[in-house]
Parts: sequence; structure tokens; C-alpha cells
Amino acid sequence: MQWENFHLLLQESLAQKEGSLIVGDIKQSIYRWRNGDWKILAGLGNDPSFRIRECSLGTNWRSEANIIRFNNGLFTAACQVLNDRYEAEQGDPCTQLLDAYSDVCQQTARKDEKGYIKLTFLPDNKEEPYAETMLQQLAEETDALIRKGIQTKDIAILVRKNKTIPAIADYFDKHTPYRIVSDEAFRLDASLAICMIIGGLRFLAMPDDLIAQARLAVAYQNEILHQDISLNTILINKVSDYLPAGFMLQLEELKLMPLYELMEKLFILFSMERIEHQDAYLCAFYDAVTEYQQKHSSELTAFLTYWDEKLHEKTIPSGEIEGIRILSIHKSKGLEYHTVLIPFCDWKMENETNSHLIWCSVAGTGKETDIAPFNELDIVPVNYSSAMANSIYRSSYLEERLQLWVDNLNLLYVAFTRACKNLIIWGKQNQKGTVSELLQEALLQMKDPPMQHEETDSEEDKSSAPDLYEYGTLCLSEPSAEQASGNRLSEQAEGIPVRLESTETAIEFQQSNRSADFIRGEEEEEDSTQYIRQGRLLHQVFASIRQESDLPEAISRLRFDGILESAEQEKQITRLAQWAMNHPKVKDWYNGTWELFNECAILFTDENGHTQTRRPDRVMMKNGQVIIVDFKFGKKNEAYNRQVREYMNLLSAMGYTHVEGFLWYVFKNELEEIV
Ligand SMILES: Nc1ncnc2c1ncn2[C@@H]1O[C@H](COP(=O)(O)OP(=O)(O)OP(=O)(O)O)[C@@H](O)[C@H]1O
Repeated sequence: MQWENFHLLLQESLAQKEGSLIVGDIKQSIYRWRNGDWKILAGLGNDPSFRIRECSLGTNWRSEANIIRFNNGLFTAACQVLNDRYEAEQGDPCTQLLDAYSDVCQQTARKDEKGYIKLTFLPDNKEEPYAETMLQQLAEETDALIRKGIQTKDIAILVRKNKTIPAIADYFDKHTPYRIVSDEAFRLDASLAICMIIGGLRFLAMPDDLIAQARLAVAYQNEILHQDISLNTILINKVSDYLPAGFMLQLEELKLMPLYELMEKLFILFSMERIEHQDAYLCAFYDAVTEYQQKHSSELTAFLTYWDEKLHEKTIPSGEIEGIRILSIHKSKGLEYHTVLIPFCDWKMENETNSHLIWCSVAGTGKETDIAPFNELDIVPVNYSSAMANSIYRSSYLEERLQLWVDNLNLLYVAFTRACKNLIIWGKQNQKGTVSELLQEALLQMKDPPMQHEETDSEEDKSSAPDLYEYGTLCLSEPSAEQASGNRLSEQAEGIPVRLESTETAIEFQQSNRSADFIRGEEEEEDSTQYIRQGRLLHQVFASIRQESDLPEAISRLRFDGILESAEQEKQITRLAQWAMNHPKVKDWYNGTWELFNECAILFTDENGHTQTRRPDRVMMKNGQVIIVDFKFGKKNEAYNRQVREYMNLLSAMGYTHVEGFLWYVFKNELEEIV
């Protein structure tokens, strides 16, 4: 369907007289299991709606001449082997395959004949169990390569299945000093610090889960305090005795913290900075937590579910980590490595899984198989097996088999063309129906390059294919550009390890001053909260404006500060304010002719010698006359009169002679002059 959509776009582009460039390589089509279909690219030339000019890039700039020559020879021969099998069975050559690999031979851009290839086919018997020998040889070969002068970062191990990676990584861990680096191996749940943070969260979210708590305590005791205390000991005693005291004392506060800050706090409380090599994991983890928080709340159980279901298996980019890379052939597509090692190059050409269903149909084909009762069903799922060859679905079987052959030949092609300098492969001896067998047969048929192989001694061995092939000489790692030239401009960028640190910062709720003042409110005793809210809002408005024309700005500031809740409220407050300012005296105060001391504090010392502050709502001055106004939004109260009287006395004491005081009961729009 994707192609159908794309097809239309291409047609449209051609109709507009625009050229289009399609790039692809049929030989590298390895995603049929994800519905990739190489036949689309192969059939482009026959599509009447396009005017296609095909162009093959014949020069390989990646690999050394020996590797190119080897791959040219090997894949031409492998193609021939498969074609021979096909032809022997069906009488005709397999044009699909031959066409797909018609451009397999590439030219080299280099003059010197460099590059190294080695293929080994290992036995599988009691004395030399295949998997064990494979791991041993892989480790020995790697060790030899490094000793000879190939850097670990130049080596990549390619595998057919991701599930092989842990076994190889484990073997290297136990038997070699070298580190295996793989995206698959670097999951977040491989990090002790992250697992402990999650353990801490579980403790807070599920206080009854004793086992989880004990696990956290074991990790803390063993990995951070380096105390040899077992899970049993902790479970028999009190778990809390084995956890940091700071953590146990602050459980209640911790439960209230936002997720991110809580994690950082746990990191500090458990002294996790003492665990090494956690930084790359922690950075990726904290990033993922930040992303999570953008869409979700800080609620702990929901986050723990997200961790258990998804986040724990997220991998960190291993690019920055020094070591021998290991990755699947599928992931290696498009990449290149100095030295490529391919162990377990023995996967089946067909029947890789036992439940390989293919959907077959004979109905409506018009062929001789289009017969009852088989054509009564539109489509039938059939388990792929060679038995299908003798059934009504023979043609579906043959088609699928060819596809499987092409898939596996393509996988080999992708893997073998990743190598720049050295290519080292291990397969299984005499293993029918596998790519090992295909390789052995192709090597025997290969005319060029002349592969050196081990001569076999015993009579029995002479009848079978050689087990070791070699060609060319090993290429060593090149000195880095910096050493080679001393030119600063050609220096390779170098990664600098960054250590992640958590510093404790007090969590603050930042509120605008005006919003805080507003929430603090007046000591009104009104029973209607709505009434109080409007009163406070109006108080803010009148206290902040100098003249009537400032009103729109004051309202918009309230909106900006988050004080106004809705457009409706905004309208209401504006209307109320305009109405209140319509009082003739008030109109005069807000006409802009008065000098204003808005909410200025008056400082004075009381009879006990203590400094006191008073803050009238509005103090205005004009021509030596001073007017004090306090806005009130509740019922009349004698106390208010005393309050304004006090302000007036204070101002008189400051030397003002004409001082007037007013209480403005806004909701009644009534002014009370204080005498
Ligand atoms: N014209 C050129 N001169 C020098 N080096 C080149 C040139 N073209 C490509 N290279 C180098 O050759 C290598 C392979 O190139 P690139 O990855 O583009 O090939 P590709 O066709 O995509 O390979 P594949 O499909 O097999 O992954 C790269 O290291 C690239 O820098």
C-alpha cells in the first residue's frame, strides 16, 4: 500500500516534468518479514507508467580490493549454486534470482591488493561441541587480532539473531579482558543505580512489598556499602535497619515529592554516586522520565507500571562506549566496520521457525490446480514444509522457497559487504539446508579469487569440503589522524566522559507576588465567597491603577498573573470597575490630575518604641491637599473608620495640613468621609 501511494506521487512528479531519483539495492532486501518487497524495485523497469533510466554504481569505495574480489566471486558462485538446485528440479533457470544478482560484481577504487578473508567451518561432535568451540574460537581470534594491532573499536561482531548476543557477551566477560558493546545489552534495567531508584519508588508506592524492599536493602548493603549481607538475613531482621537512615526518616516527605526530584533525592540518599559507569544510563533514564512527565502525572504506581511494561527494556546508545561492537545483521545494514566477525554463520535456508505460515490460494488462478474442493476457499493458511511440494499448493511452496533463498542470500550479502578491511566467518561443517552448506558449495565452485585452504589429511576428510579458507593478509588499525599528521584540523573528535551529578535543590512553588498577595486576601468576613473574590479582584484593580484609562492594562495584568479565571469573570470585573468609577468624586480621583502614592507604606514608631507599618490603599495629593482612600468590599465597620483616622493622623504628623480621609464601599459605591 505504501508503494501504491508512493507510485501516485512519482507519477505526479513526472507529470510536472520533475525528475525523481529512486535508490535501492535488491541484494540488500532483508526486511520481507516486515512486508518489504524487493520485487517492486526489480519490476520498476517494466512499469509502463514510468520512463526509467537504470544506473548501477559499479565502484565499491568501502572495502579493500581483496574483499571486493572475494564477495564478487563468492556471490556469483552462491547464486549459481542456488540456480543449479532450482534448475535441476524445475528444468528452467531461476531468472528472478539471476536478475537480482546480475550486478553483484563491483569494481575497486584502490590500486593495492589489500584486505583479508577467513572462513572456518567447525565440526559438531561430542569432543568439540559446536557452540562451545564457536565461542572459544571467536574469543581467541578476537584476542589474536587485538594483539596483532587491531583496536577494539574497529571490530564488529555480526549475528543473525539478537538472542545470540547475551551468550557471546557473557563468554567474553568471563574469558577475555575485552568489553562487548551492544545496544541490546545496554538496557536501562542493566543499570544498578536505576534499579535502585526504581526499588526506592516501589518502597514508597507499595509499603507492603517486603521482598522488593529487601532486594533494595541487599543492593544497598552489597553494592554501595560493600557489606556481605544476604537477602535471608535482611528478611529475618528488620528491612529498615539495612536501608539508609536518611531515607527511612523522610518517607512521608518523599512521598509528596514530584517524580523527577524524588529520583534525584533517592540517588543522593542512597549514595549512588559511588556506583561506577552509571552516567550514560542515568542520562538516558532521566531524559525518558522528563519525556514521560510531559504527558503523565508524577503518580508513582502509574510510573512503575510504565517502567515494568516498557521503559525497563529501553536501550541506551552504545556509540560512546569503548569496546567491541556486537549487533544483528539487520541492524548493520548501511554501516561499515574495519574488521567484521561473523560467528554462527549457519542459519537455515528454509524452515527457520516451526510455525511458518503461508497464505495460499488456488481459487481463480485458472491454472490446473484451480479445482474443487481446493478452490472453494479463497485463501488457506498452510504450514510451510517440503511436504507442500507434493500438494496442490506446490507452486506457492516453490515461490516461498525461492523467496527464502533470496532472503538468506541477501542476509549473507549484507553481512559480508559491511567489512572494510578484514572479514572473518565461522560456519558449521557439512550442515545440510543451511547457509554454511551454501557457502561451502560456493567456495568449491569459486574460480576467483583462488582461496587458500587447509589440506585435509585423513581419507575420510578428503571426500568433504575443506574447513578453513584464507585469502589476503590481515590489515591492522590505522593510527589516528592526530598521530599521523599532527594537523589540529584533521583531529578526530574525541568523546569526553561526563559524570552525572545530582545536587539537592529545595523545591519551590513560584508564585507571582501579585497572585500571592491576592490569595492572602483581606480580612473580610463576607459569607459569599464569590462576593469576596470579586472584592479582592477589584481591590487589586483600584490599587494598581493611577487613572481610569489604566483599567484595561490592569485587567490584562491580572489575566497574565493567572488571577482571572475566565473571560466571563474578566468582563464582569471590568463592568464593575467602570460602574464604581462612575461616582463623581471617584471619577475626579481617577482623572489623572493627582499625584499618587499607591499602597505606599507609612513607617512610624509606636509608644513602645517598635517600628510599625501602615499601608493605605490610595494616597493622592494635589495643590497641597492630601486625600486618603481605603477601598472596602464588605459591610460598614467602625474599625475601618479608626483605621483611616490613624492614616490621617500619621500624615498630619508628617506635616501635611490639608488631609482628608474616605472609606469607599465599592459594592454600594458609597463614600464615607472620615471626620
Ligand atoms: N566517491 C567516493 N570517494 C571516496 N569514498 C567514497 C565515495 N563514495 C562513497 N565513499 C565511501 O564508501 C563507503 C560506502 O559508502 P556508502 O555507505 O554511501 O555506500 P552504500 O552504497 O550506501 O553502501 P551499502 O548500501 O552497502 O551500505 C563510505 O565510507 C563512503 O564514505
